[in-house]
Amino acid sequence: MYTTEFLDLPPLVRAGGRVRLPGSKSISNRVLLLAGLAAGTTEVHDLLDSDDTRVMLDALRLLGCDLQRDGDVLKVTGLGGQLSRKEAQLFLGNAGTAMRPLTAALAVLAASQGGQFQLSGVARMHERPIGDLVQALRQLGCPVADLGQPGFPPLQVGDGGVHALNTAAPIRVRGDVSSQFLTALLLALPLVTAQGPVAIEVDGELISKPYIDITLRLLARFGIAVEREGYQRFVLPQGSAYRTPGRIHVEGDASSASYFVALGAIAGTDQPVRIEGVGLDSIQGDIRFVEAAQAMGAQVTGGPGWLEVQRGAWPLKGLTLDCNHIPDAAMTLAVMALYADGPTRLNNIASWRVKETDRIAAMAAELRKLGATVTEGPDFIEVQPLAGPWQAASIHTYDDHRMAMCLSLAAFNPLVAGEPGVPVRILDPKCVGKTFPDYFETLFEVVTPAADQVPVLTVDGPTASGKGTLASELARRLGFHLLDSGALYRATALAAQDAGVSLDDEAPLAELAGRLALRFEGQRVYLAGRDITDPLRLESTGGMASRVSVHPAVRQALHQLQLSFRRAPGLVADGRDMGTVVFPGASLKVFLTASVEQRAERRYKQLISKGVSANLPQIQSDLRLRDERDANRSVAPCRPAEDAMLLDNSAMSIEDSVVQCLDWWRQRRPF
Ligand SMILES: Nc1ncnc2c1ncn2[C@@H]1O[C@H](COP(=O)(O)OP(=O)(O)OP(=O)(O)O)[C@@H](O)[C@H]1O
Ligand SMILES: Nc1ccn([C@H]2C[C@H](O)[C@@H](COP(=O)(O)O)O2)c(=O)n1
Repeated sequence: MYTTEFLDLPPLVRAGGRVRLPGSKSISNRVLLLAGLAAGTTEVHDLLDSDDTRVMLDALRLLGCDLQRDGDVLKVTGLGGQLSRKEAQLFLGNAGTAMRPLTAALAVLAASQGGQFQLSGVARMHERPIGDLVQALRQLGCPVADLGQPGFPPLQVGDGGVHALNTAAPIRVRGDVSSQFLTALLLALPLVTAQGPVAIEVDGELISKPYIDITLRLLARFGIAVEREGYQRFVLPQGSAYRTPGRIHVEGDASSASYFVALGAIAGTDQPVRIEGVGLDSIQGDIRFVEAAQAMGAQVTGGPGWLEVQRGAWPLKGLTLDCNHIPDAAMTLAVMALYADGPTRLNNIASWRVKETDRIAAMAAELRKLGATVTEGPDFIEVQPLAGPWQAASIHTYDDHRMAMCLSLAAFNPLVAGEPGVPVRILDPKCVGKTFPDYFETLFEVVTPAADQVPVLTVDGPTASGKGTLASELARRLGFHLLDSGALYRATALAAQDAGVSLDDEAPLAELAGRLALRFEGQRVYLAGRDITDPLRLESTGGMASRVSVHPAVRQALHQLQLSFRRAPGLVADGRDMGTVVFPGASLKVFLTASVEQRAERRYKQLISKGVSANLPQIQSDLRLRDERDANRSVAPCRPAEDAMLLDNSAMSIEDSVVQCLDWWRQRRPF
């Protein structure tokens, strides 16, 4: 997951390949709660691992459920409907799928068995309504106290005493604000059916009905057969008891699939975008996003557990759609609308206003930043296709995973505006951790950036100036890939040593360099399967690399390999000729220097701290020799590019150098 302050997406032109989706959030949290309430052990396969499931797991653990990981399987041993702890404080982040059902289940358990629980979340959770559910629970006779603003979390359920519950009369709940209130009651009320059946009646038009279908199906898997009259009246039969199905599989998230369906529809593809984990047989309502995407022009085929998408009509076709049945996935249509031939109007989406953020307002604001004309109303949004040039925009994500994932699709703008397109900056990309922590990594695996549009930042300079330290920190903060080009010359020198090739023998050295079997795995480096991490960093290896690197044929042989490191979202490259030869078009070139005394001192300390014996005067003279050779060789000498920023860090801390370079970087970006 990218935990950077922002993530810059280069303009993208094509997509194709295979994507494996993480588990569905809605199914995961329902299954966890049901397994936690049931007796016995449930093996949960392919559970989503994300912020929202983590808070549910933490809550179940606090309540006394036993949770054991066994590879990809989670084994949940439930409470069997009996509280094992009578008091707990639960923090539920911004997970509506945890807050609402846990409120209902704990209210019912606390009232009938004596208990007291506090449920809270992040600030936004305390702005998301829960009053209709609270009212329904109070009708039943459950004590529920507002700990903040009435009608919103935080709440306290139960007061420690045992209360007789009024299960004879139907429980009335509003259905037109969030279907999660009804889901919460359906999941909780089997706990109080000992004396007779319990009925729930819905006031107003129920929204997001497909989510109720998921709830009913999962209840059935756990042995609860709900009787119902349409979506107005539901009856939990007398003596309902959760029975673990033993083993349950969580299918891929259909809402998450929408980004890749859209990707296939928008991007020109050599091969389709294949989505695995969810298919046309999905039990999730958001699978019907496929129909909306088809109506806009996508070509979609699919089967059980898979979908394949390619571009059909282009530009996409604008449409007007009632989105009540696909409230989450419908957000993706709002971004697809930018690529359409006419306006797109999404109706009946009032629930967007009470989600992770006010999604109607947020979507309108961010699409406008890209240059779109957007009209919004209490329960609709209308987006005009972009007429003028796209604007490079810094997208605010409002701590809303779907805002980040949807708006990433705006990076395909070269397809509309002609070459070369503009980048899109996603602020706080880690918000995708709510449902799809590896979303951006997955996206980068299947997209192709526009030619020469992946940004590069180069850091060149003499030995021990701190290039490697600076470059790796810059890469970390920007979420970019890192090329330590010196390591390639060092590895060539080690390969030559292994093969008994002289460091002066250009042709066989170039031959070795051209077929280096190098593998980088985190901090470790392997050459032909051998771990060379430690020998690679030896001073003697640096000296050999310096000799190897004077040969033009060796440099040529390593050129293509260095270029291959330039992958989305960007690259920080450190070496001697990154800005002058390998990436002459880099957006920012830094030439880092420090006095030879400082550099020798730093290298000395570096070696001593690693337990390697070192001699300061010797290091200084070796550095001078290396500087001399690297700066005066005939090809690609170590010199600043004409447009490089010079940074003498002799008297600067590492952090000061990083801040200075990030400042220069920001000035070069179009945001
Ligand atoms: N600005 C700085 N102030 C103090 N120490 C620094 C600074 N920058 C780097 N160092 C230290 O100097 C040592 C050498 O840095 P580093 O290995 O990054 O240099 P380099 O230029 O990549 O070297 P080489 O060319 O040999 O690969 C490290 O121990 C690092 O922590
Ligand atoms: N782009 C590069 C990178 C490195 N070299 C040579 C010259 C250096 O002395 C040697 C080792 O580099 P280091 O790991 O110390 O950065 O490799 C080069 O010529 N061009």
